[in-house]
Amino acid sequence: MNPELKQVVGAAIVDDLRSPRSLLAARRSAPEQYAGMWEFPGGKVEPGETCEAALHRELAEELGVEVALGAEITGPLAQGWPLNQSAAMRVWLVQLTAGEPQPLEDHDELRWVRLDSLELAELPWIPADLPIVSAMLQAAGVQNPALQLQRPPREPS
Ligand SMILES: Nc1nc2c([nH]c(=O)n2[C@H]2C[C@H](O)[C@@H](COP(=O)(O)OP(=O)(O)OP(=O)(O)O)O2)c(=O)[nH]1
Repeated sequence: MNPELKQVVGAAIVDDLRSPRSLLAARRSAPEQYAGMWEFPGGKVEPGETCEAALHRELAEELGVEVALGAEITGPLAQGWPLNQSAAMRVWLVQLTAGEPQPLEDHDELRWVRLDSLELAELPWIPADLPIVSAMLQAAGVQNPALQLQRPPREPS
């Protein structure tokens, strides 16, 4: 684990862990750099806290919900998915167990989007989240051709 990297945790909240069809995407309201972009709800792990505990805490604070964690969507790092120079995020598939999600903190809109929809592909995601969205679809066994089209073409080898 790289102590230089801040640990962030995020939730891919789906309608049904056994057969996911929709995802709850969240639009950030701050900071300015990310405002208006869509993301996985979550946040930074606090000192002495496990990643799983941090995810439960963040979802209670930000959305007012209780959840059950499913499988982790593993990234290329022990700390999950690289976000920027100084942070990486571990992401879990998550299902709601209590509460109706509300944008209580950090977000100004929450939206259920179908995994196979053009809408999911066209949301202005935080760019670092796009590979996570792809991996989440793979984990759910869902194809979204529109999302593949959005990725930049590979350099010719
Ligand atoms: N929660 C979340 N953060 C993301 C995602 N993608 C991404 O690049 N980030 C970045 C934005 C922030 O720089 C950092 C997470 O910080 P945060 O602001 O959500 O953390 P927090 O709720 O603990 O807030 P604070 O302590 O800074 O007030 O990770 C994502 O999908 N979800």
